Amino acid sequence: MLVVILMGSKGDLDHAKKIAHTLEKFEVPYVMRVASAHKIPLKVLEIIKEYEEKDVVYITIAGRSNALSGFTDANTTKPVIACPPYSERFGGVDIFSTLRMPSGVAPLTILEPEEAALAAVKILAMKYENLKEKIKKYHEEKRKEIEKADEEVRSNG
Ligand SMILES: Nc1cncn1[C@@H]1O[C@H](COP(=O)(O)O)[C@@H](O)[C@H]1O
Repeated sequence: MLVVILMGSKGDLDHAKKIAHTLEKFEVPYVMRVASAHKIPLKVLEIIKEYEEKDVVYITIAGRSNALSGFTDANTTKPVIACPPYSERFGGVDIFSTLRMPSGVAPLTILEPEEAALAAVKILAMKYENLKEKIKKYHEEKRKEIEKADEEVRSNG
């Protein structure tokens, strides 16, 4: 199994690292790659070919005009999760290039890096049973965080 974190520019690396951090918590192997669908599309195709025989989930990161997620999805049988970097410029309109896709093109969109990684782990857990226990543990930790917050807020009230 492998998660391919594919980013459009090295400038997306900080966002990619947040995804990688969560994958590390689940001990899911990942690789980070850079290729722009606008500027070097043949390289994107080469990268896809490299992983086609593996159990791969792609997480694509492209800012501004996101062609990468749709382009990747249209050229692989593997699931693609689009996780574009945050941008408030121009009223946040960049996001629409991730949300609107042509017919027959279906990358999923998850905006937060931690949750994009979690979704990839869940997809892989369909085949890799050991990940199920890790997901349950993760959920339990989240519940405990809320219980702790409730205790703290209540005692301070
Ligand atoms: N959409 C796109 C196509 N090629 C690069 N990008 C994205 O545009 C932003 C700026 O890229 P660059 O560093 O190449 O100017 C980055 O978020 C990158 O993913």
